[in-house]
Amino acid sequence: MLWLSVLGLLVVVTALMLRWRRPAWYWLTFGVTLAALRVLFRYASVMDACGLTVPPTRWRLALARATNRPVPGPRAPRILRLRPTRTGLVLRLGLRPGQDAFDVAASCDRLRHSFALYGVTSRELRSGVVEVRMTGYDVLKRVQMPAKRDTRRMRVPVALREDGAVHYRDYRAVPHALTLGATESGKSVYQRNLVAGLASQHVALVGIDCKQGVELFPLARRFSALADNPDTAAELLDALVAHMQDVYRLIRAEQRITADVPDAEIAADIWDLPADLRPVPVVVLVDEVAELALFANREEEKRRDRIITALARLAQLGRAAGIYLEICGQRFGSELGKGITMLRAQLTGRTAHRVNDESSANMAFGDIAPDAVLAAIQIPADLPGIAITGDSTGGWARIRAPHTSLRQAVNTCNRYADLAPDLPALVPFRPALGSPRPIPATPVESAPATA
Ligand SMILES: Nc1ncnc2c1ncn2[C@@H]1O[C@H](COP(=O)(O)OP(=O)(O)OP(=O)(O)O)[C@@H](O)[C@H]1O
Repeated sequence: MLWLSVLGLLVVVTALMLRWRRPAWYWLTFGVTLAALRVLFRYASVMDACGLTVPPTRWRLALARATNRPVPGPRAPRILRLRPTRTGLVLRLGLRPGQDAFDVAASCDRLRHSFALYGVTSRELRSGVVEVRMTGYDVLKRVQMPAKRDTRRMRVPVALREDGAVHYRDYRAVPHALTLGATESGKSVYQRNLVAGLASQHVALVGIDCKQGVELFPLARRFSALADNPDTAAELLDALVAHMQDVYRLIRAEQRITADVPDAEIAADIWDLPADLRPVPVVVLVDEVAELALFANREEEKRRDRIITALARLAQLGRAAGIYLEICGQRFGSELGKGITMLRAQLTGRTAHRVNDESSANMAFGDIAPDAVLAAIQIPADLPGIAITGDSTGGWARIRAPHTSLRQAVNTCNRYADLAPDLPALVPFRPALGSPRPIPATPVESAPATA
């Protein structure tokens, strides 16, 4: 008996310790079973308390009266499925006549604390069927991406959503994206995850990093072209526009051939071309975009206009040619001059890390998902990497990328270095891969000053 009590105590202490220190392990060992039982046992009363029930139908009442049975109570949505996941539970509900998905969405917060879970979100799968995703703990506190992920071409699992689902950057669905955030908010780590995710795919990576290349140049082995200053960036972007025109010519030539073949597929973009003809897709990563838009004299102003025009052309026409833009910066608004708002309108994938003010959040979401503006300005400063992501459908989610160090990203890029394709138009911008500079014998701070 004593042994049993000691064992019971040990289990309780272990569970409490895990819950405190390792919530993900707690969930997998104890949490998932306890939460599933709690949801099933409390389901009817919680739904009733949350106003998610409908009165019994007239024929049920009549049947109860006719057969002298007790009067049936209010009816909650039917549980179609309860599925445990790595981070929570997924409940699929069949709505009763008179209920709608909005009622469930409006009750998410009440469901969350009634079932004692960390977070609850819902979405309508089809008419009358709602999926309620519940998380057992704060999955964004320490992001662990699931080992099993959907790795389709041009679709990168880049972060985790707060409902435990993987957030993908899907270039074919949303070709161009803008990532904003104050300094130290986590933009570079997010971009690193993208590069590491794309590194193993058949894709050309092109980088423009006007922070003297400190973010992207260490990853140079996997890049097909890089620029670390606005002058080179202007030339590189012109070369990309020329590449885009070549791809359009190729599509046009293929269309001429297939037009005369009855029932043949007519190519409208590179993905419709036969695999042996298809040009490699290109992802253009621009870090600190404001550096490309600022100018101090007339010469720089001309260069700036050239850069913004090339970016706008790539954003407008690049998708069909398989050129995708990934633009990153602290702010991206009209104060950066003409052409910026037009360019921003083309960048429909939006992600905002912590921002300093409401106007920066508005730059990210004001025109596509106004609800997300408030969420973006509420990101706490002590959680770098937390971001709000939205797209032109108006939907948004809180996400966080896993903490990938520069070392890990460099290792990934080096591993896949031989996958970096050579695009003829971009050869002059191929990064030179010299041997690493030897470490100076005298530390820089203590080196004697030279006259
Ligand atoms: N997803 C994350 N999880 C945990 N820590 C993160 C995450 N993203 C960023 N950090 C931490 O936050 C700090 C700032 O990150 P990062 O360099 O990506 O910010 P940034 O927005 O690019 O800043 P800057 O604009 O100054 O370059 C880093 O120390 C990094 O370790």
